[in-house]
Amino acid sequence: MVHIWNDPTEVPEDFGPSVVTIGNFDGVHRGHQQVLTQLLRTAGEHGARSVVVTFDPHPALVHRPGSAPELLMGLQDKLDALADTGVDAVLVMKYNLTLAAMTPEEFVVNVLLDGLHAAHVVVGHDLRFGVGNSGDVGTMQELGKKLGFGVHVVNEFGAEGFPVHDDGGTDRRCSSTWVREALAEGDVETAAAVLGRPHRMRGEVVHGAARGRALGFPTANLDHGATGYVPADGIYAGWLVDESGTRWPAAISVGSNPTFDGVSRQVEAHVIDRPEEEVEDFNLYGQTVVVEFTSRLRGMVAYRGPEALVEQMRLDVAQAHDLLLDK
Ligand SMILES: Cc1cc2nc3c(=O)[nH]c(=O)nc-3n(C[C@H](O)[C@H](O)[C@H](O)COP(=O)(O)O)c2cc1C
Ligand SMILES: Nc1ncnc2c1ncn2[C@@H]1O[C@H](COP(=O)(O)OP(=O)(O)O)[C@@H](O)[C@H]1O
Repeated sequence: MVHIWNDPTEVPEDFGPSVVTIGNFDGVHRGHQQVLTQLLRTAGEHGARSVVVTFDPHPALVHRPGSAPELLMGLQDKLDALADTGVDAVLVMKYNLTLAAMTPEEFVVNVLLDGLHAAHVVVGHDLRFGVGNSGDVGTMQELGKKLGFGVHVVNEFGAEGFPVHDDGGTDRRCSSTWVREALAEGDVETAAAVLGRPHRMRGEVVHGAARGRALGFPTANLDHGATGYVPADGIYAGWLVDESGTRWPAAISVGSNPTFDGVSRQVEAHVIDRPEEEVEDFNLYGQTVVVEFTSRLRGMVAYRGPEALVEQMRLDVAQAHDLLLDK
């Protein structure tokens, strides 16, 4: 089991020696995964423990609250994705102006050495850390020499062989920005290729306009505090994972439901292939669920009325079924 700490004081005295990496890891995409693989390799070579130091909230939200990018994932999904890589521990540092004011050396001494007993540090080539982002890979290497720890730098990870953008480029480096751009276009397939897994949102199932059942397509609506980047408006095939961990195939709708003059943007998932007579027994309200986006089906359309919408929804569900279940 992975250890999750929220402060260096929670790290047991006898923990270590460790190999540590630092970063925001928004998305835990394939580039991040390269760094994490190296972290585990270095830890294995030295019989040391592997630790990820990450920050919450995301530094951009503290420094540029008005213009920070929408995050790809909430903290829970980040911790899950980090745990999936097999690291021994994650230290989630509370990010605030006090932490931001630490010099690179203070950060290394207080957090990595005194807190985590780091013997090695594994970092991406574009590392920036310490007050005003003043530290980089060179700074880390100098501190390593001075204070006696090893530094391993991981190079860019491209996406050769991946299905990518229509500009034909196949060598774009994996990045959170790329995933955001793909999702903003509804291209959840490219997002999944860069992430190494489907994009997901997580939220509580709340009451919607109570129209779904009447239409014959009840939907679990995510609350407005749901985490995870909201992909472009449209209809998707994917999965709903309930609180018990059961994965249900789903047709997912993102948008303001213009057929009904809706105004607020909803993310809602209709679990497909459920027997109609069991609708009353299938209750997701109040549960915190995950919605995974695997394929885009079409854009959001303002239909003239519910009949035309229902006709299209039947086709969407059949298409989702074929994509998700007919292998
Ligand atoms: C597969 C699927 C496709 C949908 N497509 C559209 C659409 O094209 N246009 C639209 O206005 N609403 C669309 N919706 C959203 C419905 O309008 C919405 O689910 C319905 O009004 C029920 O809303 P409620 O959950 O708030 O009761 C779609 C929903 C699903 C599940
Ligand atoms: N196949 C299904 N997919 C999604 N939710 C379902 C399904 N069957 C029953 N439900 C339940 O019905 C609720 C949705 O009913 P609906 O009439 O769409 O109301 P609301 O407007 O509150 O979304 C869901 O939150 C869930 O508890």
